[in-house]
Amino acid sequence: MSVVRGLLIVLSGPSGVGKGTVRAAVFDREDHNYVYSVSATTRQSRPGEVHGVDYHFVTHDEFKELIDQDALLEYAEYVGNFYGTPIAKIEEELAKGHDVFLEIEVQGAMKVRERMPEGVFIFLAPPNLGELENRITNRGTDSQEVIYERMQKAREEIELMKHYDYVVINDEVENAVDQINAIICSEHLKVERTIEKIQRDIHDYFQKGD
Ligand SMILES: Nc1nc2c(ncn2[C@@H]2O[C@H](COP(=O)(O)OP(=O)(O)O)[C@@H](O)[C@H]2O)c(=O)[nH]1
Ligand SMILES: Nc1ncnc2c1ncn2[C@@H]1O[C@H](COP(=O)(O)OP(=O)(O)O)[C@@H](O)[C@H]1O
Repeated sequence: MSVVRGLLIVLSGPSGVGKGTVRAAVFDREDHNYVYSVSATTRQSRPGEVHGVDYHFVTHDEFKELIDQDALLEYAEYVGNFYGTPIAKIEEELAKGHDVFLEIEVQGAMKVRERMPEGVFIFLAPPNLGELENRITNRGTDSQEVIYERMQKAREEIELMKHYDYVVINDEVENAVDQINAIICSEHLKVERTIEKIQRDIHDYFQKGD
């Protein structure tokens, strides 16, 4: 029997809302077949980040080469750095039946929607903007100037959340994880029901002809 293609799951949300934290908790749960799409970026690595695991940290020239080779599904500039999604691994993993998680900002997500509208687009929102600022500040990875820029960006991003299929509020990590798992489960059911319906239709059609 052929393998049912995996789901493309796109998770976006403002910097500091908790995308990385929630995604790690989603991946921590047992019995999943999720694969994380590691992006390429020109941003400097933060302490603790691992090349090839968190990001492929590349130079501007290397990033340009990826664009020229058409190796990116999408890319965007975000607060002075480039970020892009390598396409090859995504196709390979979806074909194996694995669900592929993209954690990308909104401009990139909208480009993915144009190219792969079958994706499941989830926006992770903060309970409020004051809490968002606290989270970025407490994470301790960004200067005051970068925090200011990221908060300005958050305003634009939240405006675009209406273009997503689902909005999940990250009040408590466990709640957000439960909601994301429920969304994925229901999207899988939708695909299975569609396949069953087509199979029934084929069956009925040929029975009639007998
Ligand atoms: N368009 C696009 N955005 C990405 C990609 N990888 C990461 N991002 C987004 O770029 C933004 C900045 O990422 P980062 O510097 O790691 O900051 P953080 O999200 O605050 O940890 C976040 O919204 C990421 O989700 C990518 O491949 N494409
Ligand atoms: N639900 C939550 N409640 C409180 N703090 C959170 C929650 N989710 C994430 N955080 C904290 O907020 C900060 C930013 O989270 P992170 O996962 O790095 O965000 P993002 O990947 O969206 O930039 C981290 O210090 C993280 O521990």
